[in-house]
Amino acid sequence: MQLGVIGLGRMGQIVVDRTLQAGHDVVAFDLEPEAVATAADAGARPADSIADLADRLGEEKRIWLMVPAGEAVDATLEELEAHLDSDDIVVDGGNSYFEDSVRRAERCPAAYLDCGTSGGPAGAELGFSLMVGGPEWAYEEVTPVFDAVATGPAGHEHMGPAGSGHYVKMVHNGVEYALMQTYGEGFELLHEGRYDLDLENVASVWNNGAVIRSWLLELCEEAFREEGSDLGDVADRIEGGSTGTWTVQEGLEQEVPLPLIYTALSERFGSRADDGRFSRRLANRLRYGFGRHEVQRRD
Ligand SMILES: NC(=O)C1=CN([C@@H]2O[C@H](COP(=O)(O)OP(=O)(O)OC[C@H]3O[C@@H](n4cnc5c(N)ncnc54)[C@H](O)[C@@H]3O)[C@@H](O)[C@H]2O)C=CC1
Ligand SMILES: O=C(CO)[C@H](O)[C@H](O)COP(=O)(O)O
Repeated sequence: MQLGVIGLGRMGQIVVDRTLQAGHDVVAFDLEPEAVATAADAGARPADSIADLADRLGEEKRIWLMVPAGEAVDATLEELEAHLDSDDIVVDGGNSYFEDSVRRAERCPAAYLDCGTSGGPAGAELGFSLMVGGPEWAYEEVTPVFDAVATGPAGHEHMGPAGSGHYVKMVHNGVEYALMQTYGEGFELLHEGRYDLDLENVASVWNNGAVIRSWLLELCEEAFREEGSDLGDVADRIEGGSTGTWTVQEGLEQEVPLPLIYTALSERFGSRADDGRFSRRLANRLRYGFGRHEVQRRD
């Protein structure tokens, strides 16, 4: 089959490569000509605009968007709109907010699939895990591409109607935040605790048969191997946060308690204070206020 791919960054290039490797044709476009050239080197047909991509795809267009969530998706859809009809299919494989996907599905002239994509650029060798929402017929139609981009047929599933794919991916990311936080806490205790431990060894032995083995734990092992047990000069600052924020907001709306995910998200926000956490500084000063405990001052 023939697939148009728009957005050829870390994730989009993998969609291109895996689709080509499975024997399909790819037409590729990105705002960055260098990214288009890389896709062309891999065997894709380069397009120099969205209109050109649509022209090259001809009838029954199947188009995969892998651009940053938010405005870039709306801008791309706006440009695509005039070239689409109801036989066409658009897949949004990015981390879009599920309510945006519901809105886009209603407005898009083509069938619209919201596809949560997990695995990250580091998971490219195995293929991704894909959670797809939208019309069943469109999901079936794009299945050969999903087979190629995912780990195989078991690596993608149809979740339900519009929005459900990105909804499931949003929750997946909330779980990801909490798992990262809990591994972080455990390793922090081991690092600060009673024994002088090689944390790469700890992660390695846990990854071999322990209850808590996982891919994230393998990535902890890799991090300790590459940075050292004390994580070298890796900074105390965590970026990202949009998908975790949406998960927590949804928990509040549905009245489902998500204390671990909320805490993990809060830790991220807290890590970004340039001048130290105000709340910790105040607690430090209050201990003097009530207990005459020595105030810890900055150097
Ligand atoms: N990096 C990751 O671990 C994962 C990322 N995602 C999601 O996949 C999407 C893409 O992520 P990445 O590949 O990591 O980002 P990236 O920043 O590496 O690549 C985005 C690409 O889109 C292009 N682009 C931006 N606006 C465009 C437009 N209007 N038209 C055409 N091209 C445009 C950029 O030039 C860039 O090449 C995002 O929604 C992200 O949240 C999903 C799962 C994992
Ligand atoms: O979806 C992903 C992994 O599953 C992306 O890596 C995403 O960027 C992670 O979210 P955040 O940037 O908030 O950490």
